[in-house]
Amino acid sequence: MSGVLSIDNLTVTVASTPESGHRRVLLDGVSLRVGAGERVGLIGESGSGKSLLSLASIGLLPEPLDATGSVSLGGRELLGASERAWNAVRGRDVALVFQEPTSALDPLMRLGRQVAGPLRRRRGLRGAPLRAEVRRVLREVQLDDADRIARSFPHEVSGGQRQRVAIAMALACDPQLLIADEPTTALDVTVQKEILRLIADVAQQRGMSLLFVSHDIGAVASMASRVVVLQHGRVVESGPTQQLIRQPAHPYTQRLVAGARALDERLTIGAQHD
Ligand SMILES: Nc1ncnc2c1ncn2[C@@H]1O[C@H](COP(=O)(O)OP(=O)(O)OP(=O)(O)O)[C@@H](O)[C@H]1O
Repeated sequence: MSGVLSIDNLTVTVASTPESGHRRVLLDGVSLRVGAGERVGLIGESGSGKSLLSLASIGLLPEPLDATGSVSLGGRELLGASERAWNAVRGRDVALVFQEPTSALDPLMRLGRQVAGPLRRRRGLRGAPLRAEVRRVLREVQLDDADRIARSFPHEVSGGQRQRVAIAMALACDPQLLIADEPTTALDVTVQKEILRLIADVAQQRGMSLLFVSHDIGAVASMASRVVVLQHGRVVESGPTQQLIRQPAHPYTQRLVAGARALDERLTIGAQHD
């Protein structure tokens, strides 16, 4: 089965220095599959290569990096494909939500126009049907005050509302797969929970596949039915979420789980003393 996203033996390297000829390995033979409607979590500490894997999955690896192996979406091989080939699949086969919503938004453009952009370009909507669809996608991400949000500039709404708009833009062309790369790191804890809930609900309602990328094993456990663990650019373990949390096999996963349990215990004890 090829899956919605199939990554096989992906290796990404970068020249250590222009003169030496030596190359640093950033991703080392990584394989990962996301099936139709499946929710997969990708976990690893900072620098383990999570963002590179997200970027490779949407054709946005920066220039100086060299990639070998295979990245295929809906059965089409895309590693090393032209910008034109990637443009044909971005938004529809795969869409990405980043950590920092401001990076996805133009600070000088009203939010409604930004959401309208992909709907106009990709779905050819114009006039009243376009405006109605902008309102519908803003409501789908639970922005009830859709008309006010559409008229606002990014700095006129809250961080959580900005991330909801970025999610609305990612959803606008009805992607098969949403990659959410640390989508809540920049937000307050209560808003984080709401955004996670929103992403999970939307994925469920649409039957959309999800690759949820995080350094937080608790967040991954709440979002994904299967988890892939990355360390130093390598997959060290993968399996069903519950099994991986109950019986982590690799020492790195054991440390992650033990760390999350210790934190949970401290919080529980803290709460008892309140
Ligand atoms: N353009 C680049 N040129 C050289 N090295 C890079 C480049 N982008 C990333 N790296 C290196 O690749 C490794 C993996 O980076 P990546 O951003 O994927 O990690 P990450 O797991 O997403 O970390 P974080 O959670 O902090 O975002 C790091 O050592 C990083 O320094």
